[in-house]
Amino acid sequence: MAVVTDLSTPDGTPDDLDDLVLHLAGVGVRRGSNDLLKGVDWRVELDERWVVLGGNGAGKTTLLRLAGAELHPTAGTVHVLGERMGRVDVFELRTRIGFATAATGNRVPPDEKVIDVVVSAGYAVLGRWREQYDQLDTGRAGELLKSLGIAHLADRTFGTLSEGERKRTLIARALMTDPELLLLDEPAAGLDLGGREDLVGRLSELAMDPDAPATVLVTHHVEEIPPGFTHLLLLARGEVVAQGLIDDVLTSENLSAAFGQPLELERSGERFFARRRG
Ligand SMILES: Nc1ncnc2c1ncn2[C@@H]1O[C@H](COP(=O)(O)OP(=O)(O)OP(=O)(O)O)[C@@H](O)[C@H]1O
Repeated sequence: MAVVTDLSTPDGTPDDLDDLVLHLAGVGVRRGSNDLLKGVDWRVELDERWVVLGGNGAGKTTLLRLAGAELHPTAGTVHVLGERMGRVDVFELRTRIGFATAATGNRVPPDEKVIDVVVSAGYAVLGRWREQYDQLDTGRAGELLKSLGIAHLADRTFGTLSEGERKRTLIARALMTDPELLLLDEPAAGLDLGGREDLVGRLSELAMDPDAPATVLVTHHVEEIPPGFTHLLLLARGEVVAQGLIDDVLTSENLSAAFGQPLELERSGERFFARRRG
């Protein structure tokens, strides 16, 4: 018989929140008559690297925005880094989260230098303003650019970068503040095959680094799952289709259920590929 551990105290607060980076219980997000998310239960622990996979409109970005303390649920409870949404200063909380999205990229002035896009993350979130950045900060930003393979672009302006170079700059920026939680929204979208493979490799290195933060990566494609990621949450129409260890959850059946068509999943080493059956 399965043993079910109830982690909730009588007021509904999980008592082991210290070990949890994210805890969602019965979460829904409703806009008008649309359920963007419904009945989502999800726990992310410190050393876990999660992939959130689903088709267009499945609710992935909505889920990521909850995790990033950018959105409040309309039902259920969300704890981020041990803090309950609705009872915490979200501006303070967001300083502990690295969030790389296309939306962040759209807010970067095109004439800003790449190194400054990365360095300024620390100042933006801390609310400090200085004309000269510390050499220490510039050094760290340079190291991050190097680890993402774009050190040579440090002095270029953001507006002159290719899509892939922008994505990497934004990941470096998200890591600049040494976050406790890293959120990546479709980091490989818009990249060519070489760019995708290179990014998957770099995200894989990050995932395998024991000092890297807990990470949640949103994607549409199993091909973009970097080796080293441990868990998978499959979403369809705002509901969780399956979640757990990638090895258990990523199956042809679950994938077919999530995308609403018969799909065949193949595994080659640590990578995955999918195509329509028949
Ligand atoms: N403010 C809103 N009002 C009504 N519907 C909304 C609102 N915001 C988002 N939606 C809808 O909620 C659904 C989930 O959106 P979300 O952006 O989370 O999906 P997604 O899985 O990230 O999709 P994609 O992969 O296409 O980016 C979509 O159908 C979207 O049209």
